[in-house]
Amino acid sequence: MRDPAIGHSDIGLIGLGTMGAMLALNIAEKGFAISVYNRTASVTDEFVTQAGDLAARITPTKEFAALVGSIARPRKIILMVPAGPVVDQQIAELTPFLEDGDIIIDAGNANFHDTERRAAEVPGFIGIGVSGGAEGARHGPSIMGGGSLKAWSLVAPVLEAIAARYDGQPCASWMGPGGAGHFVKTVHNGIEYADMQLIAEAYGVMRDGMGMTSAGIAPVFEGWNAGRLRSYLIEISAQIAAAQDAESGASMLDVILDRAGQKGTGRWTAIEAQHLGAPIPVIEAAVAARNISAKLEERHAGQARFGASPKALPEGALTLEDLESALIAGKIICYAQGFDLLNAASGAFDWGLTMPAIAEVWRAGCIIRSAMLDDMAAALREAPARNLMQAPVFAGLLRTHEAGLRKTASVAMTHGLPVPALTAALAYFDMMRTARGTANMIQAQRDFFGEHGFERLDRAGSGFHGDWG
Ligand SMILES: NC(=O)C1=CN([C@@H]2O[C@H](COP(=O)(O)OP(=O)(O)OC[C@H]3O[C@@H](n4cnc5c(N)ncnc54)[C@H](OP(=O)(O)O)[C@@H]3O)[C@@H](O)[C@H]2O)C=CC1
Ligand SMILES: O=C(CO)[C@H](O)[C@H](O)COP(=O)(O)O
Repeated sequence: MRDPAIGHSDIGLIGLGTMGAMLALNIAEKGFAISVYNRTASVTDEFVTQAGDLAARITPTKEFAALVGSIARPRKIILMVPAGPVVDQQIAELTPFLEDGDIIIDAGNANFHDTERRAAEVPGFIGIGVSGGAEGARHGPSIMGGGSLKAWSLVAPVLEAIAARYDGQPCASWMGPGGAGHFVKTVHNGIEYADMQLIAEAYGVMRDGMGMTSAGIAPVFEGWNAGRLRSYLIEISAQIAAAQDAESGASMLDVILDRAGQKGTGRWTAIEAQHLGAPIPVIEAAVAARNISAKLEERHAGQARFGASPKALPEGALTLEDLESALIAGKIICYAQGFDLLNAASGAFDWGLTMPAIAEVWRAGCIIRSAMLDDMAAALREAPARNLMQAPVFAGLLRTHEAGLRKTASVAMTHGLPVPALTAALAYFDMMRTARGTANMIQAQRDFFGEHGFERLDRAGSGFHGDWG
């Protein structure tokens, strides 16, 4: 261990929780000297004790003065604490010890509006999104940089060294100024919510519709993971389905309460999409599904009043191939919506987001990493602003798998199996291929009750009115 009074460390880190501890070990393992600080000092001691050989590159500190003093100038200090007021509080306590040119990096899941504000208020502040959970943080996360490019380039050598790699390329890139990095991470999480909900719906169809046990479902996910759906989330779903509760011996899934938690990033994605007028119904359905899952008492009351929906599917009504197709189509549609939102935000906030770079940074390390992301990166390189459903490779896949999505959605709905994300995907797909929609009725109604005016099919211009009598 080094003398904390001498500024030798390459970087500092505040917050040795699940993510911070793993990031710190990852940084030390890549050969960087790192100073660490945690609010609860005993956690710092325990962390260093458990760091093994890596402790030689770790300087534990118990005060901000010591932390700052132990880092080489210009100091780079990562914050890995809960999003919100804690970040502001840490910045306020830290800044008196800092000098011009020092950099604070908020690596938590901040709301990008907070990041924009902090970047404007605090010199040298940047916000970055980090994904991959504890395992990713330890062995290679995906990092979505944001804020001042100059500040990013000073911390990039460390972040690129610790990031996951895809084809030798680090999954760590600067996305854009201000809150761009945190916005991209937020949309990543929105897509994560949707991916997870789609998988949960497929699980529900297998469990309640097809009467399959968790042990029977595990190899199905495993099989899907060898095909088009290859992804981290399908891979862990197979492992989850196979897992047993050590206490009861029952399937792990069968002992977990069906009430989903959330920290807010999915909700922020939906809120920003509404502000930007970007349609992301699959992600919105996933957020709503978590909210509905939280209404445990009401759901029990609903079952008591209306009776449980029938759920069991007649033999042969749906195949596992149909379900796999539904997930493939649903996933493509969901990502098309996510990138549409990113394009809308990039334009609205003048960030100049590079769509293929976002897909590339998501190819490894992050929670939504999947085989499809490389094809998405290629499609976005060809046409960054094109809806992904229009890219030849995905248009082809949608043609192949549309029938499975339609069949799954309709059979599930008929038998009372809730599949809100799958049906949202199908409705979006159908609306997005309808040249003549039904909004003429909306326009007529708006004009009828509020004289809002409409456009006509047979002539140019706007502000036409109907003779509604
Ligand atoms: N867990 C995950 O999979 C991921 C999390 N993130 C984000 O990373 C950030 C950290 O998450 P995670 O590591 O899971 O969180 P943890 O709860 O595991 O750790 C939180 C850390 O913040 C410190 N902390 C909490 N409150 C305060 C406070 N009021 N003042 C000072 N320090 C405080 C804790 O210190 P103490 O020991 O004293 O409590 C601890 O070091 C969050 O923004 C989260 O959203 C991002 C990607 C993935
Ligand atoms: O950022 C993450 C993964 O990418 C975190 O695990 C985050 O906590 C997940 O969101 P939520 O807790 O709302 O499910």
